[in-house]
Amino acid sequence: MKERVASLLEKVRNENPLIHNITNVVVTNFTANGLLALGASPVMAYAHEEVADMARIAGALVLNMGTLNAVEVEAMLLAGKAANERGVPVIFDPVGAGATPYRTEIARAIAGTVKLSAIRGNAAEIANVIGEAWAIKGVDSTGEGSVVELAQKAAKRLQTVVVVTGKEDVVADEQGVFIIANGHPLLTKVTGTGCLLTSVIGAFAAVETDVAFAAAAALACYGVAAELAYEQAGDNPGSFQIALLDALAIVSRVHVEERALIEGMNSHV
Ligand SMILES: Nc1ncnc2c1ncn2[C@@H]1O[C@H](COP(=O)(O)OP(=O)(O)O)[C@@H](O)[C@H]1O
Ligand SMILES: Cc1ncsc1CCOP(=O)(O)O
Ligand SMILES: [Mg+2]
Repeated sequence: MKERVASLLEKVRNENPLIHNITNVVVTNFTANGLLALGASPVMAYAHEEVADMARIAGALVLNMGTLNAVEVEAMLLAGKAANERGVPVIFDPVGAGATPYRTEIARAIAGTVKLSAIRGNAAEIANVIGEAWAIKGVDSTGEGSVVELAQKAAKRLQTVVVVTGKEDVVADEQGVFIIANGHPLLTKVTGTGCLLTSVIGAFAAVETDVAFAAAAALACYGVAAELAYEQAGDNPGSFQIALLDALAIVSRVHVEERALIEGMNSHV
């Protein structure tokens, strides 16, 4: 499994997929730099006049509702429709779903309208999209519960690959589950690390049709990069943010094969 993960990382770098992001104002620059460091090609495009054209030529479309407004939501729906028509994978990050009724309503509307290849959020966001109670404070998950059960339930309900992140990350679809235990707690002290991760999943999904495996591989590579970044930066959030970009550029087959903590269950063995 680790060899397959490492090969997919190399495939991302070799193919340099174009990733169309409609994302939030907090993380835009960090997301573009993270994708570039990894070896993908980011573009941010929001105008209603061009989003469909951009989505059609992308390797993946990433929809992130972190600082949503009505104009941007319409852009996401237009881009999502075009991506669906062309078979371009769409990855959705329902940032802050559950924090306000508007966010919850829009997250459910996007998940119900656009055919998603995957949805990625923290436990509270995913729970709130499917109408389960789970505490959220702004964009951060504060509740507790079984993340594997939540991911499986959401995969069934939403009929897509579900990625729930936290201390351990879970990927679920109707075929089974992956659990990935890489990463570092400092990721929670830098804003945008979840959003960048969603775009990194987009980069992996652009070059691999098995979206559950693509997501699991992205999580493992990202988590290993975070571990390398911590070794470089120590407990300094500012330095860690920069070190994470550097680590995304250098994380290699050898790092992945030595460090990836990825486990597959059911048919994902
Ligand atoms: N306690 C933790 N220990 C290690 N890694 C973590 C921890 N919490 C979150 N992460 C990692 O941080 C990244 C962002 O996840 P998360 O914080 O759940 O998303 P978001 O920022 O959208 O709330 C993921 O790579 C996840 O694995
Ligand atoms: C702080 C904040 N507020 C709206 S979007 C955003 C960024 C959230 O980023 P992440 O979910 O990756 O922590
Ligand atoms: Mg988030």
